[in-house]
Amino acid sequence: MPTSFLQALLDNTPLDFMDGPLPDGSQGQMLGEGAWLVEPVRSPVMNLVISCGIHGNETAPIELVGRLIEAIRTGILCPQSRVLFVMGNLDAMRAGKRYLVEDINRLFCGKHGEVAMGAEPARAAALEQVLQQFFAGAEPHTPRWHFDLHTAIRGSYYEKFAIYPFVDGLPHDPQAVALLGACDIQTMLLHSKPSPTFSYHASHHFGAKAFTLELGKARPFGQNAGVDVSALERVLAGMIAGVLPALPDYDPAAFRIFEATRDVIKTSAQFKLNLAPDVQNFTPLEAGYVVAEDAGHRVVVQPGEHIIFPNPDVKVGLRAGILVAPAQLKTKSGANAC
Ligand SMILES: O=C(O)CCC(=O)N[C@@H](CCC(=O)O)C(=O)O
Ligand SMILES: [Zn+2]
Repeated sequence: MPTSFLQALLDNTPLDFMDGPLPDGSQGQMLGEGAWLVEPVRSPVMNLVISCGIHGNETAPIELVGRLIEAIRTGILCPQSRVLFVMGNLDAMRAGKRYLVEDINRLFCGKHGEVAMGAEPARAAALEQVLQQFFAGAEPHTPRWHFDLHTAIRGSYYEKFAIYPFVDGLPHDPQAVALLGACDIQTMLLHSKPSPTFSYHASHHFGAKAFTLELGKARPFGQNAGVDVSALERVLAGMIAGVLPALPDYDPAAFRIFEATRDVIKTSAQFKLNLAPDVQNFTPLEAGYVVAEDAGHRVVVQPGEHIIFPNPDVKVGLRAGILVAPAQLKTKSGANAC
C-alpha cells in the first residue's frame, strides 16, 4: 500500500495510486487536485460530499477525512454511496494557514470573479466545477448531502456546532437537524440569507442538504485528540456505506438553535471590534453595547444577541462577526438567491 492520500497530498507527490478499483470493486478517481470521487459497484444510495481544509489550518477535519479515505482504500469501509472527498485550500493546508491571500469561503457562488485573480479565486472556481461535475453525475431522486468540515479560530461555549445555510426561503429541515444530533452536534446556527460559502453553494446550486460543521478549535496536525468527533465519523462512515442512522423525531428540547440576526461587516480600515481577543463564540452580549465601531457607524447590540466568529482582522468589505439570537426551527418562506 503506497503512502496515505493525505501525506501524498501534503507532500505534493503524485496521486495516481488513487485512480482505479478499490478492494470492494468500487472505483476511485481523482477529479483534479484534492478531489477524490468514489463510485460504488451498485446503484448508489446517496450522493455525499465531504469537504475539509477550505481553511488550511483547520486540521481536525482534514485528519478525519484522511481516516475515512484510508478506510475505503484498505477495504475496511465499503462504499454504497457516491462520495466526493474535497480537500479545499491546498496551498494554505501546506502552509498551515487559514488562507494565503483570499479566504476561499467568501468566494463561492461566483464571487471568485469579483476579486483580483490569484491562486485562491482559481481554487474556488475549480471547486465549483468539481461540485458541478459530481452532481451532474448523480442519479435522479437520490439524496444529496454536503458536510463541509471546519474548526473555529476561537473557543466556543458549545464546542461543536453546525451552520445550516439559508435554504432560499424554504424551512430548515428538522430531520436534517436530528441527523446532526446523531453526530453529537446539538447547537445549530440557522443562516437567514445567502452567503458565499461552500455549503451554501452546494445547497443553492445543487439542492444538497448542506452544512458547515465547526469541530472545536483550530490546532496543528496531530494535536486534535481533545475534540471528540467519533459520533460524526461513525455517521459519515455509515452514510458512505449507504446507511443513515435511525433518527428520532426532531426534539426541540435536545437542541440549541440560534438564528443569524445580522453580519458585522468591516467597512473601513478604521473598524474596531470592542471584544476581548479571548471572547468565545456564542458569548451573550448586553443590549445597547457598542460591539463594533467603523467609519461613520456603530453596531449596537439588540436584546438577546450573542456573537460568533468575531474577527477584526478580515479584509475590508468582509464579515467580522455574526450576531445571532436564540430561535426555533421555523417554516417560513420568502425566496432569495446568491
Ligand atoms: O472561527 C472563525 O472565526 C471562523 C470559523 C469558520 O471558518 N467558519 C466558517 C463559517 C461559514 C458560514 O458562515 O457558513 C467561515 O467563516 O467560513
Ligand atoms: Zn473554517
